[in-house]
Amino acid sequence: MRILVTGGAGFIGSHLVDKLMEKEKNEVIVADNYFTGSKDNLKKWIGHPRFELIRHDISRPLFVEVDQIYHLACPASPIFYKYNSVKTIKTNVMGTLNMLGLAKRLRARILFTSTSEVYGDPLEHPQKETYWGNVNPIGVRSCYDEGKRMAETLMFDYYRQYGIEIRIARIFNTYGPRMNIDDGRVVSNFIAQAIRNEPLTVQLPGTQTRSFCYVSDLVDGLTQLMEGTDTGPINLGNPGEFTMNELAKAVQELINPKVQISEVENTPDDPRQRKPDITKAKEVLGWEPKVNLHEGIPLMEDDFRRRLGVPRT
Ligand SMILES: NC(=O)c1ccc[n+]([C@@H]2O[C@H](COP(=O)([O-])OP(=O)(O)OC[C@H]3O[C@@H](n4cnc5c(N)ncnc54)[C@H](O)[C@@H]3O)[C@@H](O)[C@H]2O)c1
Ligand SMILES: O=C(O)[C@H]1O[C@H](OP(=O)(O)OP(=O)(O)OC[C@H]2O[C@@H](n3ccc(=O)[nH]c3=O)[C@H](O)[C@@H]2O)[C@H](O)[C@@H](O)[C@@H]1O
Repeated sequence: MRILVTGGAGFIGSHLVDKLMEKEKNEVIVADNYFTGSKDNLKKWIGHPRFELIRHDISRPLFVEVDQIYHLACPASPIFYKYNSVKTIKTNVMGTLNMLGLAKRLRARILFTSTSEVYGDPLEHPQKETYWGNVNPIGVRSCYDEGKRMAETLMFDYYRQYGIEIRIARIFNTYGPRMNIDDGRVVSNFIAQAIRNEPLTVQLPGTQTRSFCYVSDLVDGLTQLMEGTDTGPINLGNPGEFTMNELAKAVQELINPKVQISEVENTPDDPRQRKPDITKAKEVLGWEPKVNLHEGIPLMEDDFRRRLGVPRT
């Protein structure tokens, strides 16, 4: 089985590559432009006979011969996806068109990593896959959430029109080792701040909620979805729901009881609550997360301490 992973040098992509490479029968090709990813995340595979790494921007066509495509390429942190919003749209729309064109030529199965952001600022709670969402089409987050919605549309049109085998995962906030230290997402921010003894920046009001999934659970869900028979969309996330105030307190308690918590301004259109309904993932894939937040934070802390050069005292 030859497998293409777009965005494989990123956080989730590199963990997925680790899992795919465990199988002797798999050959893995990664295509990445290194915007938010890094070769360092894949260093243990570089030079391996079953592994190839290509510097490539997926908003341009790619010609390779593969059996399966995991299509992850897209900046995921709000800071990075807003930085060049037009590029984010090109990556989601033209990039997904290119990958679907590739899947069509090869008759390859393609899995797309969509997001809980397709639900926008949800008016239904928790969110089921049947909910159509509450999304601002002209806001600063639209390049990402509307981009992902358009990519889902493209996936389903290629499925209906050309019979392409598609899989769509709607991923909810995932965290773990190898996140960029200055990625800007909340778990990586709080852990880096706690280790550096800088105040944890809770964006107001602090009562907004998220549900955090540990990366090994998520990667299991992605491979099970790819190998299963359901097109999706399927929510993949951990239903444990926390306010940002609660997350800050958990990080304080687990990593640095002396660190301060400060309140800072938020950014526009920040969803007020988010929690996946994972009934479908349980029924269709037999999947549910195993690692809870209090177990996952210390695992991520070890990796951040090593990279920041600050050992536990
Ligand atoms: N981490 C999460 O909580 C989360 C939640 C929902 C959805 N997702 C989705 O999962 C995927 C991976 O997210 P992540 O957290 O690993 O993010 P990440 O930023 O660490 O990884 C994204 C990777 O895509 C690459 N990339 C970006 N634009 C590209 C382009 N035009 N061409 C080629 N490569 C490109 C980046 O260099 C990086 O290696 C993304 O599609 C993201 O939208 C992630
Ligand atoms: O999981 C998802 O579906 C999507 O969610 C995230 O977007 P978001 O939830 O906004 O992620 P964060 O930037 O980590 O923010 C989460 C919450 O933490 C808050 N926050 C963020 C950073 C910080 O320092 N402090 C803080 O309180 C934000 O205001 C927000 O309410 C990811 O960034 C997207 O890649 C992903 O697609």
